[in-house]
Amino acid sequence: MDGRAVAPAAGTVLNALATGIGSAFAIDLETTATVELTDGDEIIGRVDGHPDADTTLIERCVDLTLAEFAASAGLDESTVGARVHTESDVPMAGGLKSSSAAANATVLATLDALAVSDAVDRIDACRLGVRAARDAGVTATGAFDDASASMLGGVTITDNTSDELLARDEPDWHAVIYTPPAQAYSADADIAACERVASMAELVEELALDGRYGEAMTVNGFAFCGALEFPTGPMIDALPDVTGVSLSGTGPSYVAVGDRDTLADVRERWDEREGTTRLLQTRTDGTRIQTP
Ligand SMILES: Nc1ncnc2c1ncn2[C@@H]1O[C@H](COP(=O)(O)OP(=O)(O)OP(=O)(O)O)[C@@H](O)[C@H]1O
Ligand SMILES: O=C(O)C1=C[C@@H](O)[C@@H](O)[C@H](O)C1
Repeated sequence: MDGRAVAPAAGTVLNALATGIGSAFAIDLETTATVELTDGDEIIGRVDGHPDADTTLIERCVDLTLAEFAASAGLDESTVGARVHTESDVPMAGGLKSSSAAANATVLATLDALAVSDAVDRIDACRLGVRAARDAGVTATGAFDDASASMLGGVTITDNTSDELLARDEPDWHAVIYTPPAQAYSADADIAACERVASMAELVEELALDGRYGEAMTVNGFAFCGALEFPTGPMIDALPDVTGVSLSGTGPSYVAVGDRDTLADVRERWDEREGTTRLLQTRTDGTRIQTP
């Protein structure tokens, strides 16, 4: 039995590392996970194109999903193993929530392989991926903000201390992304420095809950560039034309939102910097099963 699912990446409105409250929105860059159930109890992961990548996260996602749902599929969990692999357009540790997309796609692909995906709420599937991310040590808060945006689409605002969804919305935006040639693993982020900008994060939370996502993002960007010691130059390149611009996640990528023509101009400015730029649609749908 095989299962396959596709999950979008996400950009940041509010980084949760300061207060535990976070907000993110889905973007049109995808990770696909394929899960093949096998006899025996071994779970073996592979990341296409990255033979040395850490596969703990996706293996743990399969493991937790089998533990929770194998019985309802009429299987004995102790005799089911799996091969899982991901293919992704999302740069790893780039600030674009590669880990959340990989976790969501893997949990849903496993549910698909078990033929029980219709019986499981998407938000509960998302919480399973967040548990796996905590177990795998790839996140500081669990990153339910990023994971819920990727699972449900649109913008989500969450409390990552209780994995509670506070709000969800579907603003009409495009996004432009700038990814410098570097990686920044969330697990290595300076949490103490982020906690020092908590009063700014509280302001960002208020703006976001008021639907003022663009201003929220921009305040977030200045606060977390400061805390995590990323340059603000890419934000200045985008202001004042865009609706909002921020460092995404724990960096190194930056994301700006607004109308497509304005973002195309910002992309030209960002193209002068070293790294990769992408002009993308935002996504109001989230993670989905991919039927062959
Ligand atoms: N395509 C993938 N397949 C399997 N595992 C992945 C994949 N992408 C990311 N991961 C896992 O997630 C880890 C990177 O997580 P990290 O949170 O640092 O990056 P990110 O999610 O891109 O960053 P941010 O949270 O700042 O957006 C990798 O070490 C790997 O374990
Ligand atoms: O590891 C984490 O808990 C997080 C990492 C970043 O993506 C943040 O943007 C997110 O809010 C939380």
